[in-house]
Amino acid sequence: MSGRDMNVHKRTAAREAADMVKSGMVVGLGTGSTAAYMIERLGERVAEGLEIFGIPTSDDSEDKAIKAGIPLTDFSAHRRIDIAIDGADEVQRGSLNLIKGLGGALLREKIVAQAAKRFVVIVDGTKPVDLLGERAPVPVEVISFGWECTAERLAACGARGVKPRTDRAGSLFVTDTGNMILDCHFGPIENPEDLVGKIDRIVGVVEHGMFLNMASDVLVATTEGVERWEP
Ligand SMILES: O=C[C@H](O)[C@H](O)[C@H](O)COP(=O)(O)O
Repeated sequence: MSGRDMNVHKRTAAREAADMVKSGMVVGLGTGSTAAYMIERLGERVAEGLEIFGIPTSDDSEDKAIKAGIPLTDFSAHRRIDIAIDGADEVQRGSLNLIKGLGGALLREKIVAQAAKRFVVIVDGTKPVDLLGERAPVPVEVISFGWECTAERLAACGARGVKPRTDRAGSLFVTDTGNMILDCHFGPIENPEDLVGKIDRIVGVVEHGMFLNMASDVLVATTEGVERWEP
């Protein structure tokens, strides 16, 4: 599939999800190229009279939402989110478990998804997989102190490679919350619940990019149209 087609599909899924939003809702605004199309569409709808508040999952999405004219709020004013809409790096067919965080926003994304009554995931047809880890590494956000030890513990969970993420300049990538990301290459993951249990026990891990049993709807856009998957 060409990059252009992929972007058309991302945009189609994103706009369909944005059209699920109703006036009065608090909306979790995801991060990444697919979520950017959703923010753009919500901005258009706000200009047409839709009354919502958004809670962004990254500094980047906050900038995009402000530019799009979406009024923002935060958890000090709203503990619950009516609907969160976000992209994903992999979606497991059947379970709708996800890998997220290749853009580095997984921590805030997971907090927002957890607070949401409905968590809608928007992807193009390149994202579904039979097993998580088939293509994407599992991004793990860790505190920088002692990260080398944390990386060894992650490798002991079965990762074939654990690589500190770097930015374009080759410096260590720093998340919006000031942490590092270790990209853990597990290959196909047969038992994600078991792996999550092991990763969660490692001191130094802040959060990981496996989102298990969190999605309420997944919109998959392909040349055939948009399929809606539910768990
Ligand atoms: O940290 C980034 C997020 O989890 C993104 O939602 C994810 O990487 C998908 O991004 P994109 O829509 O650009 O493929």
